[in-house]
Amino acid sequence: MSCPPPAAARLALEAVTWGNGILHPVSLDLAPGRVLGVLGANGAGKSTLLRLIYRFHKPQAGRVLLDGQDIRAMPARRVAQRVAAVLQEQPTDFALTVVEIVALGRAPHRRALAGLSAQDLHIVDHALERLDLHDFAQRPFGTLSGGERQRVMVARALAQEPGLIVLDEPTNHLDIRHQLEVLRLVRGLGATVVASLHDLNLVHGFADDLLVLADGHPLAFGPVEAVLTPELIARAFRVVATPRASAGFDFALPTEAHFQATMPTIPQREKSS
Ligand SMILES: Nc1ncnc2c1ncn2[C@@H]1O[C@H](COP(=O)(O)OP(=O)(O)OP(=O)(O)O)[C@@H](O)[C@H]1O
Repeated sequence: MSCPPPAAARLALEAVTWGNGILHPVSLDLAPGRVLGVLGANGAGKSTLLRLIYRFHKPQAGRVLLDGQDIRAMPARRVAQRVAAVLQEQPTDFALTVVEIVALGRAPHRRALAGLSAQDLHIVDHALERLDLHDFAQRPFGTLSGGERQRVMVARALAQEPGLIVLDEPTNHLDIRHQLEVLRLVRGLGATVVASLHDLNLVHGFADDLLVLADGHPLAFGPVEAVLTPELIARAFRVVATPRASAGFDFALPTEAHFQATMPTIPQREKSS
């Protein structure tokens, strides 16, 4: 039995803002199946934007549209059927086994108090297999390493069969092989993806589009090759980025003279009242 891929969702942000200047208006339209990387320095607003997309935060202004519908007007259960989130915060119920955590991904699709169907069990099993977690299935979640836990959270999102998957730093805790594997797996799901990432050299081959935030402002949105330039990296991260001969960049801190001469200023976030 193979799992049919979920219907990918269309995601649109219409001038969405949050928190009295923490996130300034962001607008974008993501076609079904596109993979968006969200970049920005610490505190730039990436997690805040992601929280708006998975309906945790209510926008101060603007709208988040899922397949053309305002997610705030959709029942929470319907959103949970369509949107999965893999977050930096992980479940604290460390006594649950890996298979029990992954099975939680089926909750939005089950009737209240109904047990897991044969189809649910198959989907959970498939998710464990794709994340190479079969050997861990009966282990309590709390006994896993950080990287193993992260793979469990991705497996839970897979079991949810979402049309949109939102990932907040999904490569956190993962060794380089698992980073590459998880990104390839997520990209291959067929779902629309929004993922915040810190490693600029991982976006090539993973993301189709990039949104770059700086101090709560959207600096750029568009295809990776068009957006990820040394100039943009300097503005967003205040580092010197030197393109490598093959692909990607080397990074260095600017000297004071270089900084004064070339580093553009970005608007400072207005303080919340
Ligand atoms: N609930 C909140 N109340 C007050 N300030 C907040 C709240 N949530 C986020 N912030 C602030 O908003 C800014 C953006 O936070 P956010 O977590 O979105 O950044 P980020 O880009 O995800 O950062 P990082 O890369 O460090 O995870 C930060 O300065 C943060 O302290």
